[in-house]
Amino acid sequence: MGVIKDASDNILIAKRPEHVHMGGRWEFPGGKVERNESVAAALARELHEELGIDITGDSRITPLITIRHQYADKTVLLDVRIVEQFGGEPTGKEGQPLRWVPVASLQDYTFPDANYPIISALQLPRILPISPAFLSLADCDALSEFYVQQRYTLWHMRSPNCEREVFIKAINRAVESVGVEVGITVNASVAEYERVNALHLHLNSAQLLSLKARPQLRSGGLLSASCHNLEELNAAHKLGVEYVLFSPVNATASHPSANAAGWSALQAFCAAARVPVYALGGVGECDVGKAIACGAQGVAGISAFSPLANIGIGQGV
Ligand SMILES: Nc1nc2c([nH]c(=O)n2[C@H]2C[C@H](O)[C@@H](COP(=O)(O)OP(=O)(O)OP(=O)(O)O)O2)c(=O)[nH]1
Ligand SMILES: [Mg+2]
Repeated sequence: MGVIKDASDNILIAKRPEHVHMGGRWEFPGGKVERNESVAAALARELHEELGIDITGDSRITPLITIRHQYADKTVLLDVRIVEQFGGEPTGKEGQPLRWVPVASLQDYTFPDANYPIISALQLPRILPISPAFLSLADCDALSEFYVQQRYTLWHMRSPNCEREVFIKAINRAVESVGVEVGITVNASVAEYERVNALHLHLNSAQLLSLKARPQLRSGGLLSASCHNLEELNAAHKLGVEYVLFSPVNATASHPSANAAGWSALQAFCAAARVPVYALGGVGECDVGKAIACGAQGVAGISAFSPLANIGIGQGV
């Protein structure tokens, strides 16, 4: 399937005919891969047949996510690619209604159930910074300022050793100064989440395994979790998280005792995941392409995206 983007980042959606599987719902254009056909060739053929457009430049077909989904009557494997360069003006060659929609409005349309992780993936960035452990309000302020300056759109604020009242105050100050629409995620207990203004909550693997049901988040809140193996991924699926972090891909200075899982383990983890996955542990911006090639959404990291040298904050724990 193709997520077709125009120059303003609007996305093309099409309405499926009433009589087919998932009829009447909106979809990303595409169709089945034929025998002896590559995914890229199938996508090019489907977009030509359904929309009358031709993909130009192979390098502009970027993998977004692969999802295996079980409907009551069939199982589908959706291999989603982003298409940004094409020739021709899309038209509904099969009479299907088309619409160009901004990413933020996709949630207003009804898609087949398998598509919801695709919408999460489109709304999530390729780079996800995690804060080093801060111990004071001033350090937290400096970090927020840095992330805003770098134009990150989503980041995690994590400081397990910070005095908890200071942590809560620091998060509330950060949300107030950067605005709630910028995605500050707190790595905190559910009770702490209830006392801060951040929308999003991240669970470490111990919290993930101990929670029986998805905590209630504020409207628009994303739930994420740290996973190190398939058992934790399974728990994350059950809680209905929007995305997960898989670690450690490589050895890191902040977690030297943990055994690196490696890139092939990341690939196997992504194949099993039904939500976007970030590679974490000894990875940086230069690894985004490698992570995407393994099926991940992108990379997450503490030291690779931190102003440590500038503000003298200690290494994350
Ligand atoms: N094209 C497309 N199919 C989707 C989406 N989400 C989703 O669950 N599917 C499911 C519905 C179908 O059971 C299955 C295959 O797609 P399809 O319906 O377009 O295939 P098709 O039978 O029309 O065959 P084709 O002529 O397009 O090759 O994938 C989506 O966003 N786009
Ligand atoms: Mg089709």
